[in-house]
Order: sequence, then structure tokens, then C-alpha cells
Amino acid sequence: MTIAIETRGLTRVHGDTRALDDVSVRIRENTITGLLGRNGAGKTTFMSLVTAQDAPTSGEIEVFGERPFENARALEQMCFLRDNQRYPDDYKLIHALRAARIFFPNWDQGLADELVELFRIPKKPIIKKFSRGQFSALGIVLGLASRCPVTFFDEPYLGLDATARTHFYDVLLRDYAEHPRTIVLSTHLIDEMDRLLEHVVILDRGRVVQDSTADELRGMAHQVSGKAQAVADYVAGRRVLSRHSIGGLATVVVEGRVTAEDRGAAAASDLELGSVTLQELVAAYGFDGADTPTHRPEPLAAAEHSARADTGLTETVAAVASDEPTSTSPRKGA
Ligand SMILES: Nc1ncnc2c1ncn2[C@@H]1O[C@H](COP(=O)(O)OP(=O)(O)OP(=O)(O)O)[C@@H](O)[C@H]1O
Repeated sequence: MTIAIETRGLTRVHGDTRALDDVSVRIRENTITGLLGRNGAGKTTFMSLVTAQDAPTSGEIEVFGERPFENARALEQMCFLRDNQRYPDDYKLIHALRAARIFFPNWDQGLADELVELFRIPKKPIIKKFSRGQFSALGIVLGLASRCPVTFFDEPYLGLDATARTHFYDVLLRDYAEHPRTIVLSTHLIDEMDRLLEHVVILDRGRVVQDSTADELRGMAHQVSGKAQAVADYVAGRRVLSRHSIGGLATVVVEGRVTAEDRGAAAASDLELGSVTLQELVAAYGFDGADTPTHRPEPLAAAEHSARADTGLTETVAAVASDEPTSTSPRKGA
């Protein structure tokens, strides 16, 4: 088993915010990993640090056994498509594709052309004029056609219509099956992307709260619903992950698999036991402990941080003059 990404005690502090706090994970080569967690959990920070677009406050990172910071060999293996990827003002689709073709050693122009058609990405307007969905689609094209050994997608679906999202999931799975590689993606559309994920890392307030295969995770907790007192009796002594109540009824997510004994206890108290989806688990692990109404408002999304470093593809994009002829070279400087 080869480890593609390993972090040890990875920490990033901004003022009094611990964006990442002592994160130690090992992500196996040739897996699709979902980086999940509520707004501000640290997902983008993790991806920025691993791709050396930001420097940790402390801790270590290895990508295929090498430290990525200022390491061209390690950086060349990675592609990070941010949800707010930046391109030069005058760039059109062709310029972004040209830059990607130069930058990424495994770039597949045929796949890029196919995806441009599939997602109906316009060729004439500058990228700045793209709709949110067209902008995301461009990121998906660059991320998939780059065929990087390690590819990060940060909420790649923003603004995509349902058809385009389905295309993305299908093409990702098809291309991954044909060209296995390590893919890490952050998402809030967990139910929709559930089928893509083999491994899941859940972050909450910068810390890892779960790190396991998706299958293991699904079986790690269950839900019990019924009269509040009966539910309270059932969950006594168990680790409660979330609790919701309406009137005299309660629904609680508890850690642990359902045993035969649990089924008996539930039946005797007229309680319903159910499985928990990945989406519910993420919500449960990001739960603050107090009993909450079922329709709990989400906190405001974390602000965008314009001061973030922006390197990698963006640097290359900026370096490619927009009036250069299209390069047929697959490598920068080749
Ligand atoms: N440059 C920065 N300066 C100050 N705070 C920052 C900076 N970058 C990140 N943070 C803070 O670190 C925390 C983690 O942010 P991050 O963007 O990694 O979260 P996220 O899980 O990607 O969130 P979302 O799902 O909302 O995109 C947040 O509290 C955020 O406000």
C-alpha cells in the first residue's frame, strides 16, 4: 500500500483561529477521498498546505515521501482546483487550456476537448465573464484532463446545474477507472457525491474527527427516533453525536453499530432505528452538543480570503502570454 499524502501534526494558525489543528492523516495512492466538514472546518486550508500554496505553522507534509514546499518534483505531481481559481483578466478558454497543457506532464488534450463540449464551455468570452457554473466546469476540465497523480478539487460543483454535476461524477469515475490516481475533493453535496467516495476524512474546527473508509463510516453510527423519554433511556451511556427534538419526539444519532440487543430494546420501547448517511454523519460530527430544533439555521459561510497565496497553475497561467501561439509541448519549457 503506497501512501500518497501523509501529514503529521499539521497546524495552521491565523491570529486566534486554528484553521488546522494537529492534523495527522495518511491518504492512500489511487483512492478518491472526500474531505468533509462544515463551513470553516479547514478543508481548503488542508488542500492549500499540501499543495504548498500556504505554509504550515507547524507539522509535516509528505507527498509520495517528499516535502512539497519549493519542491518542483513534488509540485508537478499535484493539481489543485480552487473554487475561486484566478486567471489573468484577458484569458479565454484557449489560454487556460494552453497553460494547463504546458504545466501538466500528463495532460490529455482529447479528454479536455471532449469535456469542453460536454460542459458547453464557451470559447469566445474571457473567463472573467463566465457564469459561475461555466467557471466551475473549466476547473473540472483542467483537473481531470491534467491526469495529475494527486488531484484536489475544492467544491468543484459550485453553480453547476444538475445535468452538469451528473456529467462530472460520471466522467470522474470513468476516467479514474481508466487512469487510477489519488483524488481528494471537498464537498457539501455529500449525498450526491457519496457514490464517488472510497475514503472519508471529516474535519471539524480544524481537527480530524473521522478518518476511515466510506463503508466503515456508514456503519459507525445509527439513529434512533421516538418518544423523547424512551430515546433518552436508549441513548444513556452511549456517545451522542447529534440530537434533535420536536415537541415530545426526539431523534438522536449515536455512535456504534446496531446490535441484536439494541433491536430488542428499541422494539420494546416503540423506537425506530435507522441508518445514518454520510451527510448526517458530517452534520453529527459538527454538532455543538445542545439539543437543537430540527431546522437549525446554518452559520454564515466562511469569508473568502483574498490574501491567500495563489500559485501553481495560476502562476503558469499568468506566465503564458495570451497572444502566444498554442503550444504542442506537453511540458513547461520542453
Ligand atoms: N488567510 C486567512 N486568514 C484568516 N483566517 C483564515 C484564513 N484562511 C482560513 N481562515 C480561517 O480558517 C478556518 C478554516 O477555513 P477553510 O477555508 O479552510 O475552511 P473550509 O472547511 O474550506 O470552509 P468552507 O466549507 O466554508 O469552504 C476558517 O475559520 C477561516 O475563517
